Amino acid sequence: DSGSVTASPRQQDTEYLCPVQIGSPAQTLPLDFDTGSSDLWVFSTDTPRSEVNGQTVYDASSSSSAKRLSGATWKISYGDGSSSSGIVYLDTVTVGGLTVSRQAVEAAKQVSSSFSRDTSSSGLLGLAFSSINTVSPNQQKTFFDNAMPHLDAPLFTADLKHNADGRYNFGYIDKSAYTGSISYTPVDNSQGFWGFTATVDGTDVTGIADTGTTLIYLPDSIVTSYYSQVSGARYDSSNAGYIFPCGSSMPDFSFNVGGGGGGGGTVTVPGSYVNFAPTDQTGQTCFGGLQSDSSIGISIFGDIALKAAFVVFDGGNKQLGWAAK
Ligand SMILES: CSC[C@H](NC(=O)[C@H](Cc1ccccc1)NC(=O)N1CCOCC1)C(=O)N[C@@H](CC1CCCCC1)[C@@H](O)C(=O)OC(C)C
Repeated sequence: DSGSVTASPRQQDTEYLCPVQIGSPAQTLPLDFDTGSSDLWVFSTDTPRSEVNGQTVYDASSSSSAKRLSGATWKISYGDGSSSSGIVYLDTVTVGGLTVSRQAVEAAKQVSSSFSRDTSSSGLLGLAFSSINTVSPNQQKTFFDNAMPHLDAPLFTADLKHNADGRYNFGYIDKSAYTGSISYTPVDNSQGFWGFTATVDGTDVTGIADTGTTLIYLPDSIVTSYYSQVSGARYDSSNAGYIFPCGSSMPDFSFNVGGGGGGGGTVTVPGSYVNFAPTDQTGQTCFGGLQSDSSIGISIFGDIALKAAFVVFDGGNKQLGWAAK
């Protein structure tokens, strides 16, 4: 089996949403595919009306294939402090034509304010490792883990784009989606994430590939040295990040993956991607797409990096492949 689904950017590439079919008859919800977490959760008819702000909701009672997973609950919090919790159903889930018949669909009974405010997203589809799924007392598997045994190849690929629709494919590598060769590097999933090591200016950086994180968060030394090349760039505590004049021409940002004997491959993030967005309506000052990881505790190669590459999340061989495009 295989699947292929469009990933549409929202709010200047802040997040990417994909249509997911749940239940019978199908209810289509736009979900944020997140390789930084492992719960598939949705706004639902169980979510308080006061917390629903136009989002499409999942109604288990109108799905003939939905079955309550009795006694099961979930509760998750994310790196940005947002959180949600609720109950669990098993139902049929289809992504880009790829169907999993008994997928744990986690219905929200509570969502934090940032989810209520994000009117375009109906929830998340976690694509990290199932070891960090939050369902209790019996942990549940991710959509990818459930699908993997049926896939033509035990992998999925992320092809996110800047201000344009991209794509997630499951079970195959689309050779027309990238240029040159794919450089592979081993994945450390000990924390449940797609952990890997890249080299930036000769310095090894261990981080995670996270489609659910908007920006790139790396060690201070790398970030400081990058912005030292941009006149007027400075760390601004009120914005909690590096800002610079919006007219600045930003240097490209490159990192090497799989740098073993074969020299590996280089991913180059165009400087224009590092000019993430204006900090206010005047458009004078802009916020950087590369920020320090010092307040996070983990380095994250988020969407700013991922949209500069074609990325293979290889669950069978526990490796990450990166190619230019
Ligand atoms: C430093 S980690 C921060 C990361 N969140 C983010 O990157 C959020 C994503 C978002 C998009 C749209 C609306 C609301 C939130 N964006 C964000 O904090 N931004 C502030 C800086 O400007 C860019 C936007 C995060 O928490 N990622 C989550 C998934 C994310 C999906 C969207 C809803 C909120 C949760 C997950 O990948 C995660 O926790 O990863 C861990 C491993 C850090």
